[in-house]
Amino acid sequence: MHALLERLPGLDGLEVLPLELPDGEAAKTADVAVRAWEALGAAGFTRSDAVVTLGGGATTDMGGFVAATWLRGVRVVHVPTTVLGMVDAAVGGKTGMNTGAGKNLVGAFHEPAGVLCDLALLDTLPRAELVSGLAEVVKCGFIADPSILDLVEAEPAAALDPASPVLRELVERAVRVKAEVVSGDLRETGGDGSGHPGREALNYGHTLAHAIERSTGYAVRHGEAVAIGMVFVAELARLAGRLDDATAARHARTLDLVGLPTRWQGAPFDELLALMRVDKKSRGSLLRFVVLDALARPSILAGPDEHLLREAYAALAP
Ligand SMILES: NC(=O)c1ccc[n+]([C@@H]2O[C@H](COP(=O)([O-])OP(=O)(O)OC[C@H]3O[C@@H](n4cnc5c(N)ncnc54)[C@H](O)[C@@H]3O)[C@@H](O)[C@H]2O)c1
Ligand SMILES: O=C(O)C(=O)C[C@@H](O)[C@H](O)[C@H](O)COP(=O)(O)O
Ligand SMILES: [Zn+2]
Repeated sequence: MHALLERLPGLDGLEVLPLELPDGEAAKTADVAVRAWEALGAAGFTRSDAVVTLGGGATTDMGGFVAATWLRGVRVVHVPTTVLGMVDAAVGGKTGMNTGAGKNLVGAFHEPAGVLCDLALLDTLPRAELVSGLAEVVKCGFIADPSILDLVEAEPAAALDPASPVLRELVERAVRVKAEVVSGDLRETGGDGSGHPGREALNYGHTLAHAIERSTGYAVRHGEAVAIGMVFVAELARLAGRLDDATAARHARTLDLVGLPTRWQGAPFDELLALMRVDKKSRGSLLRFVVLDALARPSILAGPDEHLLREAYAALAP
């Protein structure tokens, strides 16, 4: 990775301070943030310097958080090396880390000065990580751009091939969805009164997903958990009379095509319910879910009956 960092355009003649983070979610802890701050302090890192992150979403989240907090904010440029990082984590300025209570509970909004997306970096990415990243792409299809779903359904193998124009188009379309949603509601303060939930729409499937990740000690990849979470919330919306049967069923069908998990019964529902209560969309004891009223029409379902939640969870059984 160091060699790659030194080859980045524009770094010639600049002093580079390499800082390695632990792999995956292990990067997103308070201890790692402290270590990074101490390293910046020792190197005399000032406001004319910039953080460059090089890695997947865990790296861009933590690197972005360190940049957001060091000297109350220095510039950050993200160079994502996973599909998930390219289409989601590096874009839009959410940064953060986990605590004992749950996923991403500490963080800051800190827009990157730039994002450099080079699909050639995906050549070494393990297939399971490519698959995981596609969950956020499919999410963008359901909440905003259904042509993403058509593309994935027509050519699922090409959707997983970094050399294919299909994956390139999917990445471009997903980034466009994210950038458009974020530019309307950078700090997730809410929709524009039209019923669209604003930035919260990007959290589609994430309420259960984050609970699953936490309950397994992050053994389930983020994208895998989001896939399960989307199937759950589609069924919840169907049971609540908000979403038609065909669109609800399309979730598992499309996600299955690219090898994402759509079934789950890994933890008792009561444990997941407790974990879902710390979700950032909650207001007091009121649980709030992003649901679809129709394809590409996201909205909020607040305080659904617990029996609906249990029924939707039971429907995930293998
Ligand atoms: N800030 C946001 O808006 C946002 C959005 C979505 C997800 N996220 C966060 O992103 C994280 C998930 O990101 P991820 O899926 O990229 O996981 P990750 O960062 O854990 O990377 C997955 C694995 O791929 C390896 N890897 C990365 N690039 C590689 C490459 N080019 N070749 C070979 N191996 C490579 C990593 O070392 C790691 O083992 C989660 O913590 C999630 O919460 C944040
Ligand atoms: O950018 C957003 O907003 C998102 O919700 C994108 C999600 O895919 C991403 O996983 C995000 O980190 C989740 O945010 P959180 O606020 O629920 O921690
Ligand atoms: Zn996500």
